[in-house]
Amino acid sequence: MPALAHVLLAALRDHGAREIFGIPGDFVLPLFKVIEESRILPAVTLSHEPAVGFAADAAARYHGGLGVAVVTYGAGAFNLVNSVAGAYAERSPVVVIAGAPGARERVSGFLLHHQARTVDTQLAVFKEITCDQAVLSDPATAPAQIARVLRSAKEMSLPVYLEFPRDMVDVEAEPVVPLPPRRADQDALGECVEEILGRIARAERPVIVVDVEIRRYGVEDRIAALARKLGLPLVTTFMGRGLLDQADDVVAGTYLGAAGNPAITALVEDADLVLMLGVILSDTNFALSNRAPDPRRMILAASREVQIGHHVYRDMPLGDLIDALDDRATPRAAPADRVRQRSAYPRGLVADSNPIAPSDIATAINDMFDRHGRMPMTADIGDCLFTAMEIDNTALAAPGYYAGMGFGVPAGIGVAATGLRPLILVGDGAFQMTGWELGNCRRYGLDPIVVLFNNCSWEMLRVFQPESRFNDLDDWHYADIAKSIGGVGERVTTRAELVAALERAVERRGQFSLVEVMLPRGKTSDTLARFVAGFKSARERMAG
Ligand SMILES: Cc1ncc(Cc2c([C@H](C)O)sc(CCOP(=O)(O)OP(=O)(O)O)c2C)c(N)n1
Ligand SMILES: [Mg+2]
Repeated sequence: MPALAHVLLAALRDHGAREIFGIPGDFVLPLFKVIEESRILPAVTLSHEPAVGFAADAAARYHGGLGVAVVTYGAGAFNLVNSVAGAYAERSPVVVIAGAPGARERVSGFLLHHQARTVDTQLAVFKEITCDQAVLSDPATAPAQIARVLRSAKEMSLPVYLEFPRDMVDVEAEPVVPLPPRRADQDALGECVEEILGRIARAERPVIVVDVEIRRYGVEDRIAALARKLGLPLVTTFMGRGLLDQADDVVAGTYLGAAGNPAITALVEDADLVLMLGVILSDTNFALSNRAPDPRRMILAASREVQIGHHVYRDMPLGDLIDALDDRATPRAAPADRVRQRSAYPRGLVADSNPIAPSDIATAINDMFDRHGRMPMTADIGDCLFTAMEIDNTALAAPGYYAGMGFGVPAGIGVAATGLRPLILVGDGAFQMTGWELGNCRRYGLDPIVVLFNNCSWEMLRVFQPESRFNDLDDWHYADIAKSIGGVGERVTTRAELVAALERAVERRGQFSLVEVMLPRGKTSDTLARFVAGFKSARERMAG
């Protein structure tokens, strides 16, 4: 019989993991030895556990499998909490594998190093931010526990937690037998589909709104085909930006409420039926709606449930629902007056000696994509994410709902580890948190392109509270630092320099490229300016 560590690694691979991100410690040294020597999954070690979580999260978002984060007990695992919380909020299936004391240590009578309150405090904390957990302390039950927990991660598209006591690594165990996926009840599915198609047939201005779950469950192509068949316009949410990036004929744009393209906003807010597929009903997606979500005109298929009006169908996997809708839907032409809009994205930046504004970065990137092809993107929180709304609809992983800083660069490293070459958008404040992880690129031959919005400011906070001087950050000259951590940095202050530096970055391979864009404090992207105006008027309406 194989050792439990091999059983676990093989099960992770068989359930869709493609790589492991982690930082070892004495409670997981034996496991890391097996990871490195078995080569069942490639492993990427980073410098700080928050980055491990962000990288595993983003890798899962891009390859559609499971993200895996392996950390030591206590100090390592607690460092991981925020990025796993963000993965939970944004429905990303990260498998946390945390080391733990062995059986004899637990009853040694000593307080153990890395222990917080009790030996089980770590498990208690992760119960709050994962959908399933197991402690692998018994080789007889461990394979079944692993099968159950990994199926939960895939079915719920949420993080899970496996605690691996360090005395269990070499214990023999049976291989994991994957559990069959739980499908929808066919009668319930039929009834649900008939009700949805009936609502669509009676609607005069139906619209589809999609969000991140359609990628998590791998149904983007099937939804594009359904939208074409039903002749329905389709928009993404703010968080869902970059979805259906291969279906330009289907996606009208991104719904941003009062801050968005008025024609796209009207598509959603004037609709008499809003079919929401995989949507997270969050404030960042809908806070600027001029019209609150109304159950009477809304169908919400998310989290394995379908809510129609005020009733709910449970245990309804999104993939089953989409397949059944496609099977039973009869083709209908898009009404002439609702010929699909297509958002226009700014192009043709004049490469002159003018200073750079955030929206110029979007224009320069659109031009670069036209010349060299679109790149997968990651973005951090800050004006860089709002600027990303002005970049053509390319694949994007960003904390658009959880809104935790520090995601952008480690997420880009995670995406690069899957074999893609990402474009990373990050502000100076967020870069100060996790940007240094770029120093790990050389070891793994990764060469992402990083566009750093350096306004020497926590600008997103300044737009809401301009009087506070704590928003003034110092200028760290990030481009100068790039060389010492294995990359090439260029600091640009004019639009001509920006265009040239991006060209050099695209051509440069084998090293990360950091384009540090100097921006004035107080100047934001057009999209963020509209968001702030929308939030302020919404706040005045509520106060009034
Ligand atoms: C981990 C973490 N800490 C704090 C915040 C609050 C916060 C923002 C959100 C509102 O919560 S936006 C922002 C400033 C971002 O600065 P920078 O990266 O330079 O981007 P920009 O200058 O474009 O704003 C902070 C501190 C956060 N979202 N996440
Ligand atoms: Mg900033």
